[in-house]
Amino acid sequence: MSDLQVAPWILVIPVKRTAIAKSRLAAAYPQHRPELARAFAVDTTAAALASPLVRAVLVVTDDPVVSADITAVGAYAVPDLPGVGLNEALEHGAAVAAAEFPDVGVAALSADLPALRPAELTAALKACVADRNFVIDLPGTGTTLLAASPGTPLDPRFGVGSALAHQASGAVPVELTTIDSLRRDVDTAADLAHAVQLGVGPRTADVMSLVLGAATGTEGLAC
Ligand SMILES: Nc1nc2c(ncn2[C@@H]2O[C@H](COP(=O)(O)OP(=O)(O)OP(=O)(O)O)[C@@H](O)[C@H]2O)c(=O)[nH]1
Ligand SMILES: C=C(OP(=O)(O)O)C(=O)O
Repeated sequence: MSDLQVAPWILVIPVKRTAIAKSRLAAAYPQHRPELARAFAVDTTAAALASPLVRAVLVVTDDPVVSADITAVGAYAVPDLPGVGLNEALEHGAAVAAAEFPDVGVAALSADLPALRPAELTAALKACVADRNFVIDLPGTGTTLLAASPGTPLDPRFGVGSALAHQASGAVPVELTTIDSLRRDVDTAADLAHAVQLGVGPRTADVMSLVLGAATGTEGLAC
């Protein structure tokens, strides 16, 4: 394969331990919240790996079950650094990615994108032509993707109000209007309902079937 055919992006996906992740889903999904968090991460990872512009996906997580699941779909797992938070996890993943795959861009992708379509991720990555670009989430205040060209530090500023923080740091927003599946991060039950409308990946769909079964008393039955 010539260099020109090598996919130009490594994606770094951070996944919090699912025992404590997605706390804003706890009220609506008390029994299935950890499984949902895990399913979102696996569906996001699988969709990312299906983009022809993605050379590899590196998941930063301390969750052994997530590590096993994402390794099974073809991603690499890297443990979190102890005692630090999301942006430090991303810096760590970006450093591992840059050391392992020199000369490719590194992009951080949120793990809570269960409706992600590979074609929409591909379109967004194609539009990442500045040194640093980012994709604003559907609520308009957060970030779902932050991409840095080869040799440019990722400088992640995820957290509350991250869209403004990324813009203030010089990153350029991707202005495409056709990438809702990449912008639909799931924090709340209403977000999840919208993701289901868009069409979620198979792992999330399976958990949603269990949720529905539990609600109607048919969990575990064949029909
Ligand atoms: N590796 C790692 N990932 C993290 C950490 N904190 C958050 N994340 C991930 O970063 C992404 C965005 O975080 P949030 O949307 O706030 O997810 P969350 O913290 O599980 O959700 P809430 O409990 O509702 O705030 C998700 O993919 C999380 O799994 C961390 O300390 N380490
Ligand atoms: C951490 C973030 O996610 P959320 O707003 O979904 O918590 C972010 O958008 O930077």
